[in-house]
Amino acid sequence: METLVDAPIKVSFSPVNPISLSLQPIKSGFLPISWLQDDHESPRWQKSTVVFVLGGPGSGKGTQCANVVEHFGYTHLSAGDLLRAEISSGSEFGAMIQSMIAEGRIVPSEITVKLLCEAMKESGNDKFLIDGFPRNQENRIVFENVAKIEPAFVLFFDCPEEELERRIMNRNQGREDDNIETIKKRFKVFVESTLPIVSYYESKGKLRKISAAKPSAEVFEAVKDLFASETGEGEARDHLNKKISV
Ligand SMILES: Nc1ncnc2c1ncn2[C@@H]1O[C@H](COP(=O)(O)OP(=O)(O)OP(=O)(O)O)[C@@H](O)[C@H]1O
Ligand SMILES: Nc1ccn([C@@H]2O[C@H](COP(=O)(O)O)[C@@H](O)[C@H]2O)c(=O)n1
Repeated sequence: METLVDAPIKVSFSPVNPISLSLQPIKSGFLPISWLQDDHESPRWQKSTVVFVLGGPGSGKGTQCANVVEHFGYTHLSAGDLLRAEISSGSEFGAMIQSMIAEGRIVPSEITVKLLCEAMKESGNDKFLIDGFPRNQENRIVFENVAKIEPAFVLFFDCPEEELERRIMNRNQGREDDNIETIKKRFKVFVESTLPIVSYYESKGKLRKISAAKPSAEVFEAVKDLFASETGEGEARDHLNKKISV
């Protein structure tokens, strides 16, 4: 069976009730690559520009992505939001995703990558901010193998843990994982699984680090300068052109 990664990476998780959730195929190994891939050769969405947006929980990824969407016309895809929407949709994977998010654990990559690729395909845009992804090496490898897209660059919001904790505890959006116990677990996963990804992209010369321990407007000044220099465009030019042509 053709699988998602060249070198096997064990997908390990313990669903609450694997039988009723029909999760045996994932538990025992990998889903077949055909579960994720299109029949078509390199469709339009696979020629898109992708920027991965990483940072600790509460570092302001979602806040800054919203600013970039407004000023530069990207489509913002939050992996966490897509997973939460999957729970709400009543999907067969919903209960398993919910229990993993409540524990601050990383959902099997096949699920997250499928949600991301579907959202890219449906959006009609050709430039994406992918927020909170890749969270670990498995996320990265499965995305590379399925989407066959390398990020243009990786934006990393750097912020001390005490500030992250303060922001999350004040967020008040009713998220089940915004409690001190789960926050500690999310920090651990971030250090153990996501920081190695940050180092990986740094070694490839793709990392763009921005200090996020400043007021939001100041952080966006740095983000805006970065996007202007990376894309070679002035603020909003591309976005405005798109609006005019509609
Ligand atoms: N620069 C900032 N200074 C102070 N508060 C901020 C700043 N940026 C964002 N916030 C606030 O911190 C909280 C977390 O921000 P946000 O949701 O954007 O972070 P995130 O990185 O997307 O979080 P998560 O990874 O948990 O989804 C929000 O309440 C937001 O309003
Ligand atoms: N690539 C990802 C992204 C997120 N998750 C799970 O969702 C939780 C919330 O993510 P946010 O980015 O919205 O903070 C996260 O703690 C993970 O449980 C994931 O599994 N894979």
